[in-house]
Amino acid sequence: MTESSVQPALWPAPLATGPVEATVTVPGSKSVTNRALVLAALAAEPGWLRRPLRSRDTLLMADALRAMGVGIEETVSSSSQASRGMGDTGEAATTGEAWRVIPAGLHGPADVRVGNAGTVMRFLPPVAALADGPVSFDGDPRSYERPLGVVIQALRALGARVDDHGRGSLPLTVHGCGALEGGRVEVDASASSQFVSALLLSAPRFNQGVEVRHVGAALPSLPHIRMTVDMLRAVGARVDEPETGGEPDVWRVRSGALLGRDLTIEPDLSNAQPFLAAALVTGGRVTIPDWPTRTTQPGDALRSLFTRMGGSCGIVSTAGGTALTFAGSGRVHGIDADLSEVGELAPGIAAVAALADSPSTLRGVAHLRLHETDRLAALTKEINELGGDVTETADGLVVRPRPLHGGVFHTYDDHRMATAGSVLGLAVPGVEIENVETTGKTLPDFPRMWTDMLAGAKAGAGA
Ligand SMILES: O=C(O)C1=C[C@@H](OP(=O)(O)O)[C@@H](O)[C@H](O)C1
Ligand SMILES: C=C(OP(=O)(O)O)C(=O)O
Repeated sequence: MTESSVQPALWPAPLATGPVEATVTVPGSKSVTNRALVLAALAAEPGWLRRPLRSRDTLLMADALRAMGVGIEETVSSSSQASRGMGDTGEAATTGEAWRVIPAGLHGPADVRVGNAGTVMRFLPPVAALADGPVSFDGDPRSYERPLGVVIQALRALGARVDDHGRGSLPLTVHGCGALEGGRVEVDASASSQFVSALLLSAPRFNQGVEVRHVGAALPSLPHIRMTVDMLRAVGARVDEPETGGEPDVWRVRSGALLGRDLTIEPDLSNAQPFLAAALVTGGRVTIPDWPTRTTQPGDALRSLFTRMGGSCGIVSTAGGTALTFAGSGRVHGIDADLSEVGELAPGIAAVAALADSPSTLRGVAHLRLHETDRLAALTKEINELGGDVTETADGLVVRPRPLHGGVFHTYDDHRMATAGSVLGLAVPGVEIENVETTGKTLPDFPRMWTDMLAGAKAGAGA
């Protein structure tokens, strides 16, 4: 958590002038898009991703796979089949957008840029081990600090040669030799569920598949491991796992060919969070189209978490499918919650908690110290600098609401800090978000979506 020495532009977070009433179409899930890209790249036949998320993290994933020889064609609509280069940035996914993925032999030498994307830095080294030459990985300064040693050690145990200059982190080179033996491996994935997901996703292409045994403290973000298992099964992989009768903390993936799929990516439910929070803190009503009725995304837990904090919601049928409508009551309550399964929701919950009528205790999220920034330290510092009273605990935060005042909300290159600060800005005059563009990691269009949502706010009533 370091403040930038260069002073990026400040974005005046808009104040809500009344209860927000809006329908917000949220782009595709980062976690689903990046898993779908990896699985499509490893498949035995071409596949389609429809409505993929087009953001920094997913473009980095696509560019990395292309660097290793995978064909990824971006089409504006499936009927026109017009192709665009993957290097374009700054545009949100449109409903007609689709990516065609054409698997090929994976090649090195190749250079992979991971940015600060956990999914890219963890999911791709096992893919690179299948390439026929060296694949070098580098990224943002923060990526050097994010834990990766467990994946490196596991790959070595499974037969790969990885040169990490003895650091156990980025930058590194995976010396692919066209195949990986695979087999049994023990990992301590208490710092990130992505270690387990990374080893499972490529495992159908390992000669012996994989058996991953987690040893260590509790695993965070279990829904993301379920997502990995679900998506592997959907492309034909055979997976044994704890939740369907397997041994606790053990996952087995057999070796075998993967199918190419035509997959429509669900909206990113974690990115729906600030918009739902807007309904909660302004006593308004927000509808998110295409909310899935069955999903492994952790963001689905917002329905119960934000209901406990004072709102109410329902999934409704619409002409186009299903939608979630979430309504605030005009009151926001504190919450005592174990967020270990849904850590990526913690910044947004902390922001709402700072505006509540009673204290909150957020637990089970010590691993957030190793995310895009040290999120526990960053939230504490930034909310307190606006007059709040947040303290860090060993595994989370205690938030005691106090009247807040305006000021600069620093984001530390963390998209979820920027959206959390924007939620505070709805109710607190004069909040300025430093580097709101950092939302481009997973939600490039956030400032426009936010102002459009507020344009529908009913003027008059107090926020
Ligand atoms: O696999 C994934 O797509 C993710 C897993 C989680 O990581 P951690 O287990 O490191 O929290 C989550 O926080 C991250 O945003 C996305
Ligand atoms: C932790 C996150 O991302 P990453 O995939 O980089 O770990 C996040 O999006 O909240």
